Amino acid sequence: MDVDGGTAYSEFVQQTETFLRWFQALPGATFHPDIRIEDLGHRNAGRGIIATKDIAPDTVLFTIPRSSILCAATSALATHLPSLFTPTQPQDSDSEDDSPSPSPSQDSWTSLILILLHEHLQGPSSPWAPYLSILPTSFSTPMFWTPVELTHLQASAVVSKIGHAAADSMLRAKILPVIRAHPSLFPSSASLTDDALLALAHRMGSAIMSYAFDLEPAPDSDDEEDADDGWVEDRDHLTPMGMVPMADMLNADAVFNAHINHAEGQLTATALRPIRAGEEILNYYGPLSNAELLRRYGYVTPQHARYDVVELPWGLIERRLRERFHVGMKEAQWAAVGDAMADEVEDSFVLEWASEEPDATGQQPGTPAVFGGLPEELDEQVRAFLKAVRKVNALAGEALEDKQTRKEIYLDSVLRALRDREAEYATRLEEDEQLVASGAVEGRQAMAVWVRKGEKQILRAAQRWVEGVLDELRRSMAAERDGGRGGDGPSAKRRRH
Ligand SMILES: C[S@@+](CC[C@H](N)C(=O)[O-])C[C@H]1O[C@@H](n2cnc3c(N)ncnc32)[C@H](O)[C@@H]1O
Repeated sequence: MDVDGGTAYSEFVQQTETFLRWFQALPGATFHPDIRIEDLGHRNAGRGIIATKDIAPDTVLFTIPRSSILCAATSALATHLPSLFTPTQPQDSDSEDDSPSPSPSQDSWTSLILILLHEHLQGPSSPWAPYLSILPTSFSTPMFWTPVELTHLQASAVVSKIGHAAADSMLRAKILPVIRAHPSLFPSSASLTDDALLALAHRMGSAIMSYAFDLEPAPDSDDEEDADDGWVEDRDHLTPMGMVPMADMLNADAVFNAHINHAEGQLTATALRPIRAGEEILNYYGPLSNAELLRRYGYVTPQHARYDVVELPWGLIERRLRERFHVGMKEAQWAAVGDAMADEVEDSFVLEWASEEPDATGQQPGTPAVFGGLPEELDEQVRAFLKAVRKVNALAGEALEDKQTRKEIYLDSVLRALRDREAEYATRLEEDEQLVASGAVEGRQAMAVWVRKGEKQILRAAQRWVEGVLDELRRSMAAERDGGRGGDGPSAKRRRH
């Protein structure tokens, strides 16, 4: 996030002070005297909260009364337009392209965008004005990157998940018609063009993406069992969301020292372990890959690399599998294989490190993340593919009767697909590692290098893993063949000893 790129430092400090005074004046709010909001712009981290003295575990760092959370339950917009805030079922994504109606139904996501727009356009008369003034006006999420900046992400699947066009059409369909139909609730909106309003709605949407919380029900509510933790995670658009002043001043990492607890009348931030003077107070956004952290929040950290993932498309594997049967398989038979599998095909498979979650004090296990194996679903899909091949082609089927042969074909094809996938990236892993180590890149390019480096590291580890299993398998197949020859020379097994 670029915190107010053009705002003078003194204005930045003044906004922080005004916000803190506003927060401390809220009935029921507390802010521990041994913490401070600080400008962390020097390391592109915006504002953050720092301990000014040593802090003991379980210390309450600050308390946010639920009445100060900006959400459908507190904003005046919901009383002006109650019909828009009646919970609706989520709509499938296709319906977002429907032509706009003057009163489109809202979900928790779009209703919070409308609430933020309503409050933002009230200017100083919004009860949340001092809080809104410290929200960012620009973001580092890839949604706002230039085409050249996006090329640095190379073959990362995150590029296809940015969704600018889908967000555009959703905002045009659900947000603009409401504003145009109720200009008095969105002061000065009448003087804004559709494009200007759209840009503002994007800004609010991005603020929600990186600042809003899923609001857990109060502990005594019936829904308590379903309560999820903290930050916006799922996007089913049913869980109520809200902007939680001060809780969202905390930066986050996969090694962290604070937690937000959702109690009945208030939310509290508490220390999970001793925090030393000068240390930053950090929250946790969950076991997110750096690609996902970048997509939602616009930053990456080395600690999140253990949660990196890479997608291996089925198309690459299938192509390599087909090569193993080029003799005797006609196009029509491949089509029959495709038909036989039609209902069960996954488009891609996620490869990840076998990595534990942080412990209850926010620390990572000492063990390094290792590659634990291929996903079971991939194994099943290849099995279904080979079964279909056996069904449509008797000749190929004969070769597939042997279980070890089937496994060899599976592993060999996956290995080649992994190499193909790695080759889709424009630079080699070693170059990226060198770029990171040398510090030769910065800003968005550096974040992109972290993302693609992490993905390639999994691809490499997966290749090493498959090579190991494949070597062992081939040795055992050779030993069996040699053994089967009835003792002409030493068996492969014996040769190894
Ligand atoms: C909830 S806000 C945290 C407060 C924010 N730094 C601010 O100035 O308002 C989340 C945003 O803070 C930034 N952020 C959070 N954790 C970070 C970290 N560990 N390193 C860099 N930036 C971080 C990202 O821009 C993210 O989108």
